[in-house]
Amino acid sequence: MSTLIAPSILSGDFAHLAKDIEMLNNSDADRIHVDIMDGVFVPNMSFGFPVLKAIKKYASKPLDVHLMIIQPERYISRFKEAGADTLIVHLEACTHLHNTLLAIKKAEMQAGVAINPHTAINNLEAIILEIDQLLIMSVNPGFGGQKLIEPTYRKIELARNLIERSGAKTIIGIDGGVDLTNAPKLIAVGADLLVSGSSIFKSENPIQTIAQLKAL
Ligand SMILES: O=C(CO)[C@H](O)[C@H](O)COP(=O)(O)O
Ligand SMILES: [Co+2]
Repeated sequence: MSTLIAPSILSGDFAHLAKDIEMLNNSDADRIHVDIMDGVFVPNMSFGFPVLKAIKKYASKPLDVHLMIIQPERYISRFKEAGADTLIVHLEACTHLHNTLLAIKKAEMQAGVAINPHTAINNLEAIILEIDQLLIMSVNPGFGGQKLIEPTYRKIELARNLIERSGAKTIIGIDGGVDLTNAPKLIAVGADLLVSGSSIFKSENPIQTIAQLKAL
């Protein structure tokens, strides 16, 4: 299977979102990654339901909604209504992660779990079979445009090993600081999906950058 590419709209032009979504619709992107921040779980805010609904209206690709919010279980049905196809919650934000993942699936979305840089892969042993997308954060969440941290590569290897041992169907996504220089190594050690914001939107030709990532 070729690597899945999920550009992060966080690095788009919020005054012209329709234009950026149209560009992604016409690109090799497989999904659109949408970052929701509450100013509590992370020291930043992005946007909420009305903007997500507007993105859904224009997007022809599935939306992976990355929730950087506390107690995400409060809003599962609202995110479904607003257009999420995959709902990604942070392990660190969920007291009852198993329940939350079952509720996401019951709401007919794919269930994703994101883990912060400090969270070890062995925390996932008991839950991996319920995870459709494991999103390994390669930066501390909250902001685009940061540098990927090196321990990420080892975590991908450990996650790949856990998935194979357990027989899970989980895909491994990497989020933060992904670009054309580090993507080959991320793929080589086991990444299935790459999220990329600034390296795509700040490039001279975003469509071409997406195509180059997809071709790796
Ligand atoms: O979740 C995120 C930030 O918390 C973003 O998805 C991520 O940072 C993507 O942006 P970039 O590729 O610029 O790092
Ligand atoms: Co994200």
